Amino acid sequence: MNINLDTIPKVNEETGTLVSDYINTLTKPIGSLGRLEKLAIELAKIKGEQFPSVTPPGVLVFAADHGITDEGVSAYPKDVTEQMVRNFLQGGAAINVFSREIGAFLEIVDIGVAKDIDDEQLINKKVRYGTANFFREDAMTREEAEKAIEIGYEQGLNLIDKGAQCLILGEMGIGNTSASSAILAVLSGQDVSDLVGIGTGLTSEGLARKAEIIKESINRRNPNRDDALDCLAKLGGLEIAGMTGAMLAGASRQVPILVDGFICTVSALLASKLSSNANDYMFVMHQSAEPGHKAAISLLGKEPILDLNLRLGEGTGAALGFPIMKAATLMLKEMATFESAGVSTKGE
Ligand SMILES: O=C(O)c1ccc[n+]([C@@H]2O[C@H](COP(=O)([O-])O)[C@@H](O)[C@H]2O)c1
Ligand SMILES: Cc1cc2nc[nH]c2cc1C
Repeated sequence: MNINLDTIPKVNEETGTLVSDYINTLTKPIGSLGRLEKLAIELAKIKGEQFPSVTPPGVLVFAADHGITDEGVSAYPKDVTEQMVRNFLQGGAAINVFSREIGAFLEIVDIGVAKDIDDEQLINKKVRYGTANFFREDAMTREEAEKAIEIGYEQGLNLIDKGAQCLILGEMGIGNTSASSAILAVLSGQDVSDLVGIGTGLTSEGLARKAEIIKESINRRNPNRDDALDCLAKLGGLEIAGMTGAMLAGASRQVPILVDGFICTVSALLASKLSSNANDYMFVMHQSAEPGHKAAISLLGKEPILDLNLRLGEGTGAALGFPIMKAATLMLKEMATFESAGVSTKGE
């Protein structure tokens, strides 16, 4: 792969200690801003700055199709991937609304949609017209998986060069909860039945069938759990790989990575497998309703920030959590200290 993973630095522990001490001088009882204080310390460690900033945020949505939809594993038809990309470009999807609200740059990347979409706002980086059906054959070649990661990396760097101070990753791909559940089952060693969920809204019969298809596919593909690229190539998908690459770009530039739901967290697991240092740059912004998300988050070693019962994707949960990250940075930058405000630190 054409990415030098050795350039991803460790986070700055010294800045963390400095900021932790500084937070205790701010005009509030020690520890009273709870998790917000921990987030501020983590952001400072990532950026190596006492007063880190996360504005403006950049949102990158990767879209791609999945051949596994031929097995009837989604409640919606495959065509919805392309139709939703058009909706993103017209500004009408949930991620458009939330991106506008938080003042984010929003970019949409076609990394493998099954149809051509001619629109100058769309970043056309199609690796192939959707993955192959991994029940019958490998989703893609190892070279294609590598290429998709490299594209994600390049798009992540581009958005950072345009000024994004944090990266919100999102995806659109009918069928991608099947690919994600399969990858997670392999990486975690857990039973597929404990991880699969309804995705876009399968019936209980549909869900049982999805679990069987995924189990059998894993047996047939037999991916190597110690080889992230092998898992990606055999099970898919292109947008999962794209998000992994963008996360590696964020970490290489000391930019915080705001992880969205189930699919995005699986990308984060793959990025962490490729670079253990990258893990420290990630925040899981919400707990998705997809049941496997809990296992994915715990394997990543994180705690989700919001729990709103979302199961949309697109980066929506991460965008909704962004104001909390911003508040953590403003707490550092704008709160008075006991000394500057003339407030007593001890009662009588
Ligand atoms: O982000 C999540 O946790 C999430 C959970 C369930 C579904 N989704 C979205 O729904 C699509 C995948 O669902 P499915 O049922 O087609 O596999 C894909 O476009 C995702 O963005 C997303
Ligand atoms: C309509 C629709 C919008 C989505 N956004 C992300 N995944 C989605 C799946 C569907 C079906």
